[in-house]
Amino acid sequence: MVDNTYLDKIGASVRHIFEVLDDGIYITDKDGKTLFVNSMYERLTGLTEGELRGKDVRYLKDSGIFDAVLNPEIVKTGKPATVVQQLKTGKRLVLRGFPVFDDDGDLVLVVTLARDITLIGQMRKQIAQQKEQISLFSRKLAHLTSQDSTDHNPDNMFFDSQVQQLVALIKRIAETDATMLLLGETGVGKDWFARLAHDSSPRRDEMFLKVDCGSISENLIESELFGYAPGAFTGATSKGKPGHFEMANRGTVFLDEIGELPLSMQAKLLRVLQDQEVVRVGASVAKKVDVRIIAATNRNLEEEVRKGNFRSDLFYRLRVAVVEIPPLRERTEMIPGLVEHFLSIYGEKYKKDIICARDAMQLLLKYRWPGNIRELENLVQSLVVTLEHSEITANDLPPSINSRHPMDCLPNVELDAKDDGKSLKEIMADLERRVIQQALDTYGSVNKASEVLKVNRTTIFRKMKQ
Ligand SMILES: Nc1ncnc2c1ncn2[C@@H]1O[C@H](COP(=O)(O)OP(=O)(O)OP(=O)(O)O)[C@@H](O)[C@H]1O
Repeated sequence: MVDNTYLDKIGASVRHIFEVLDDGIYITDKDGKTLFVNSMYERLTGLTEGELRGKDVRYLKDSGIFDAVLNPEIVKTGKPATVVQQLKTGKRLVLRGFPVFDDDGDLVLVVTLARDITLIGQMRKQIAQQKEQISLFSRKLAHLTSQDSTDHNPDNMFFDSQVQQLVALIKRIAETDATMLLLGETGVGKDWFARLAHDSSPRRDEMFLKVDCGSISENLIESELFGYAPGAFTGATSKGKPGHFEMANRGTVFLDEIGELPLSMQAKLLRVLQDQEVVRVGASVAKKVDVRIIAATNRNLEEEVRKGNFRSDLFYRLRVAVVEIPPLRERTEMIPGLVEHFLSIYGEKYKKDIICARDAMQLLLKYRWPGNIRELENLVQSLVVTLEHSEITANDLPPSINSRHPMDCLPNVELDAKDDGKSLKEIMADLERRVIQQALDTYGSVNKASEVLKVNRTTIFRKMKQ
């Protein structure tokens, strides 16, 4: 089978040993001439001994049959060497070559063991993909468990006719896949409405991912939203990381406080909206994503566009379906119902039966509620927890709400002074009337109001008639 004197010396029994080995064997002389390959090598490569015998490995490399050979290096160094060889068939072999010396110490043969690592490579790839999946799922799980389940339970919500109208509007928009923009002050319920929109949409079984654009630091926001490619920066994991848009693929991304998004990120977000594509930090290729975007802000975005803080093209892209949620002070009719609602929820939770007295309710109706429903809810909860008696009275309310002096409840002068065409005198007269009215409402009599405001009763009548 082999016509070489060295191999003749090896003898037939050794050649049989080569045939039972799991590795492919490839033997060349010191000049690179192929002397022998075993059957396993033939099976691994699809090349036969007949085709290879007598051929120089350098020639086989030059003619493209091999992409790497070990022989010349081993002959040069006299040391074992290893290389990965990619065959034309797509197979990958790891080659480990060893020099063989004669009794005089001269290198006479190079024996190379070949092992198929295609499968290992494929398995590694599968393991990496599965790891990625597991990490995605664990992040989804962490996200889901971090959501306060009681927060958005419809049973915890109070529905009056206005809330119901908003719910109906949100549900109508939710059925379409349109981008939604929720406008309203802090605590009016934007978060809840965003969740409702997702739960009422065809994407309801997929992920709903809330991103608070205002609370992520500027240097992290890009990689959080868009992910990063392997080795994109020092400290980046070798596998890279998907961003929120990839994680929520097929679901909804809720961008809360979108007005806080830095300008550079606004451009990338525009690409998501326009082309449904994200480019990870450090990557050159874009990835397709299928996400519905709901954005919310308590800022006046038009104003921000005018000031150059918000891209106008993004603004127009976002305002496909705009829902404005009014502040609590503009829907005071819902305050008594909300107070009852929260008294019942927290009364049950803390095993207390508490009601709200008329004087306290009057004050709650007049208060401006800068923190809106959240502020009202927190107040009721804290009263239920702390009160020793079973009725909330004016005295139980914090000074910001229960101001004893009407001047403490001055209406918002800045806002009122915008009334076009009014002189300062007229604005001041309005203000005076409102302060007096405040005193009359709070104390319930002209006598008491005149005492507190240190004016006589006739002044009060005169000012109110003006
Ligand atoms: N109709 C309602 N009935 C009962 N609770 C409500 C209602 N609307 C809102 N809330 C409650 O008010 C609180 C604030 O709501 P939410 O977080 O949705 O407001 P937000 O507008 O998103 O505020 P921010 O802008 O600060 O994020 C929550 O605890 C929510 O459950």
